[in-house]
Amino acid sequence: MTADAGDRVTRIALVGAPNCGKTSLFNALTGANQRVGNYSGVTVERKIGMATTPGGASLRITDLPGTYSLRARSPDEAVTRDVILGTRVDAEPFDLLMVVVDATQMRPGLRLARELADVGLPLLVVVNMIDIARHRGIDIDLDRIASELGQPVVASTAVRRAGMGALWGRIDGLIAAGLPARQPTRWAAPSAHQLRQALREADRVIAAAVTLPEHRRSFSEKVDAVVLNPFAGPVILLVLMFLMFQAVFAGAAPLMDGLSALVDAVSGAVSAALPEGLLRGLIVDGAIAGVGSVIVFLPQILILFAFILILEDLGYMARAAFLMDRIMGHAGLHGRAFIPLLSSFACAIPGIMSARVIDDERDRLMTILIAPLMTCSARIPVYTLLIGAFVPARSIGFGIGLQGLVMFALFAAGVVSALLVAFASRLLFRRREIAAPLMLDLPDYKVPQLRGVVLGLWQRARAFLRRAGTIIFYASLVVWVLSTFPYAPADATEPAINYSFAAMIGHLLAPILSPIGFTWQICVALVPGMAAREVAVAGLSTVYAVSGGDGALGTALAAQWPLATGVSLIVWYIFAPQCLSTIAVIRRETASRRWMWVSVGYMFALAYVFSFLAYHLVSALTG
Ligand SMILES: Nc1nc2c(ncn2[C@@H]2O[C@H](COP(=O)(O)OP(=O)(O)OP(=O)(O)O)[C@@H](O)[C@H]2O)c(=O)[nH]1
Ligand SMILES: [Mg+2]
Repeated sequence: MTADAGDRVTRIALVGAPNCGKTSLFNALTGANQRVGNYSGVTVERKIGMATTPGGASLRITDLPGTYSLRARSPDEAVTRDVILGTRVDAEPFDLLMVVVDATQMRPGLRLARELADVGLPLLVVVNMIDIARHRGIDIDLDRIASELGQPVVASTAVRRAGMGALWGRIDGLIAAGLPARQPTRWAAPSAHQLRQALREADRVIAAAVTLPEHRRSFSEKVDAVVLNPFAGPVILLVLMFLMFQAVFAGAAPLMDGLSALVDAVSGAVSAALPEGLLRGLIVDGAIAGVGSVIVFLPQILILFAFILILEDLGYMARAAFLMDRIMGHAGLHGRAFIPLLSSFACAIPGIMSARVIDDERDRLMTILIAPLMTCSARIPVYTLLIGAFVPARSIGFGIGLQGLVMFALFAAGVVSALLVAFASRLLFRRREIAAPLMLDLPDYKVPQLRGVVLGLWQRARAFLRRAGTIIFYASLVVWVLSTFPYAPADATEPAINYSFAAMIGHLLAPILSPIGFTWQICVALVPGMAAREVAVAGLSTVYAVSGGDGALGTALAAQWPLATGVSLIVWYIFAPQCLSTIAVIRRETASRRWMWVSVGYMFALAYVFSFLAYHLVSALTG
C-alpha cells in the first residue's frame, strides 16, 4: 500500500522523553502556538495539528506528553502508551512515529527509539537541539546512528523554526516511497533487566556515533554551583520572588493609572451621551463599573507573568523545583507536585489537571486538594484593590515598597498554608514514608526567547480579557439588577440600594459573616464572586456605583470600612474556595463528589477561622 503525496492524510505522532522539544517541533511543523517550557511535563494532553509538506502531502500531527518508556507508570503515560499502540478506541491510529531525541542527552531518547521499533510502525528519528550540541562542540554522526538503529535519522533545531528543510524533505521522501502499513506489535512491557540492557545498548550507539569535546565545566554547571547551593539557593529564590512583587507594584502603577483614566473617560462619555435612566445605569454603573474595575489590573498580571515566563525559559524554574523538592518532600508532597503547583499561580484549573503526571494516587489527590491555595491570577485584582485601599504606598527604606512587600507576603501565605495543609494531613493519616523525590534532569540555561515570552503574555492577556468580557460582564449586570430593583418607596429615608434585592441578600448573609467583620455589601459581592474571584471586585464596584459613590473604588472602601474589615477580607481570599470552575475540576479529576466537598469544606473553614482571628486582632490593635 502506498500513500501518494496529497491523496490522503498521513498521521504522525511525536514521541520522546520529557523536555526534548516535541512541542517546539510540533509548533514548527504545524505553525501552532502550543505552550513550551524549559522543564519536564509541560505537555499533559494530546494536541493535534495539521500541516502540508513542501511536497504537498497532508499531515495530521499529534503532540504527546513526554515519556521515557511505553512502560506506563502514571495515568498520562498510560494514555501515551495506549495511543501509540493503538489500543485506545477513541484514538485514531498513526502511520508514522516521529521519535524526538535530545541531542544533548541522547541516552533516554535512543533507548526509547529502540523500544518503539517494536511497535510495528515506521519510525523517523529526529535529533533535536542540534544547535546546542554543536555549540558545545558535541559531534554527532547521524548516518552512524541511522545504521545502528536501522531507522532514518534527521537533525533539527525546533525552536528556530528555520532549517526545517531537511526534516520536511525526509518526511516527503518517506511518504513518496510509501509508508509500510502497520505490522502487528511485538512490544511487551520491558522488565527492569531489559531496560538496563537497552540503556547499555544506547550507550554503545552513543559511543560509536557521538564525539564529546574535552570536558570543561559548562556555564550551567558553574551557575548551578551557586544557584543550587543549599544556603545561597533558597536566598536567591526568595530575593527573586521578592523583586518580582516589587516590580508588580512599582511597574504597574503608571499603566494602571492610564487604564483607569481610560475607563473613567469611557464612563464619562457614555454618561454624557445617554439620558438619565435605567439604560444609562445598566451600562455605566453595571457594565462599565464592573468590567472596568477588573480590567485595570491587567498590567499587574502581565508583569507577574513576564517574570514567570522569563524565569521559566531561562531554565530557572527547574532549579526552583529542585530547591523546593526537599521542603515539599517533608510536607509529604511528591516532587512532581511542583509543576502543578507552579501552574496554579496562573490558575488552579490547569494546575489541577497537570497533577495527572503524578503516579501515586494519594500524592496526586493531595496535590489537587492544595492547588487552589496557590495564589491564582484571579486573586491579583482582589489583592491589589484591597492593598491599594488599606496599605499606605510608602517605602520602608532601601527603596522597598510596603505594598509590594504585603503582596509578596500574601503569595507566601498561600504557599506556606498549602505546605502546612499537606504536612498536617500527612500527620493526620500517619503516612510515614517521605514522598518520592523529584527525578528531574536540570535543563541547561538558555537565553529566553522573546517570541515565547511575548506569546505567553498574549495568551494570558487574552484569557484575562475574555473573562472580563464574559463572566465578569454578566455578573456585573446581575449585581446591578439586584442592587437596583425593587425601587425604593417614594418616602424612602435611606439610600435606594438599601431597599434592593442585593440588600436583602446581604442582610440575609450578614449574621453568618458579620463575626468576621464583613459588611452586607461584601456579602453581596461574595455570592456572585463564587463564579470567579475577580467578580467580587466588579460586584463591589457596581454596588458602590449604584450607591452613588464616584471616584476610585479603593478610596471609597478605605473611607467606609475599618482597617480590620479590609484585612479580614484579604485573609478570606487567601483561603476561601471562591471559584466554581475550580470546584468542578476537582470533582472531575478526583472523580469523586466526596473529595470535592472535602476541599470546599476545609478551605471555607480555614478562611472563616483566619478571617475571624485577623478581624479581631486588628480590631483590638486599632481600638
Ligand atoms: N536551543 C534549542 N532549544 C530548544 C530546541 N527545541 C526545544 N527547545 C527548548 O527546549 C525546551 C523544551 O521544549 P518543549 O517543546 O516544551 O519540550 P517537550 O518535549 O514538548 O516537553 P514536554 O512537553 O515537557 O515533554 C524549551 O525551553 C524550548 O524552547 C532546539 O532545537 N534548540
Ligand atoms: Mg511538550
